Amino acid sequence: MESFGARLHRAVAERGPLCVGIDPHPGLLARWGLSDDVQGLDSFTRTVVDALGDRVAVVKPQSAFFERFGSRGVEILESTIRQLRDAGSLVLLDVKRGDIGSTVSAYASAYLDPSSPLYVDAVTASPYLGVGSLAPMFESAATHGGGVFVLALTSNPEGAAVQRAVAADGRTVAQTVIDEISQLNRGAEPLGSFGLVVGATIGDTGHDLSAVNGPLLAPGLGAQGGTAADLRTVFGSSLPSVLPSYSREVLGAGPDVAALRAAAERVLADCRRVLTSP
Ligand SMILES: O=c1ccn([C@@H]2O[C@H](COP(=O)(O)O)[C@@H](O)[C@H]2O)c(=O)[nH]1
Repeated sequence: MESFGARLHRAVAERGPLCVGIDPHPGLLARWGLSDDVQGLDSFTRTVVDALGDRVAVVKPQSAFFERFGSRGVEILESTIRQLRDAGSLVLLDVKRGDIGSTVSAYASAYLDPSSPLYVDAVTASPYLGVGSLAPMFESAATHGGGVFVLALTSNPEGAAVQRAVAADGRTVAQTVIDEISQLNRGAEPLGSFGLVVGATIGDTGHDLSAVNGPLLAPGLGAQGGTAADLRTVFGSSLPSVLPSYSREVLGAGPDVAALRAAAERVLADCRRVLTSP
């Protein structure tokens, strides 16, 4: 089984370093002329898949916007995952799960076991019950070629009070998360399967990402105010591992398929300029 890190490395080489989120906000549905119900959700997601599924390396459905419609929304999420996979993009489900280990096992079955209807290439996870509690997800990902992106330094301003608190050994909480994920990726080639989420909005925080050897998902670009130029400040010498992530900035160009593609191409070009220049 090829690892997620290897699959992501290839997808980025072929399609470029970009993740586009599917976040069907009620306001976006309205701007696209769609109803705020499951029909509107279905039409929105089909258009995004049609526009971007065959050209963007990673697509990141935001589970909350599907769950808010209950079981019929989750059904559309399942179908969206299948459509994205058929179109050839990697699917990262932004679901930010975390719990005690025995419950994390069930989340691992739900998202990282190929027999599940919600099986995806990778998920986001919250480490705030302890990174070790996520072990069942890490094990399942390793077994089935999946990936896990663990929250480290999130893009929202409220995150800093928790994530930058200093632990007993003098490291910040975020640095302990970064260090534990780095251990999981040691020796992996061409790239580890365990990623971190580090917001593009956080500035230079002095955290050491140099040993991560895994993907660094960077949300917060566009609608939250982060710019491609900010990536240099936040990531420094770790820029080659960054996977920039945009949702509303790209989705706002819809529903026209050509306009969605043009928006994705524009942000990819912006990011490439920063990620590839010395
Ligand atoms: O630190 C984080 C972690 C996750 N997110 C998620 O990314 C998208 C951002 O959407 P935009 O429209 O590009 O602002 C959204 O799904 C968040 O839940 C994040 O923003 N920051």
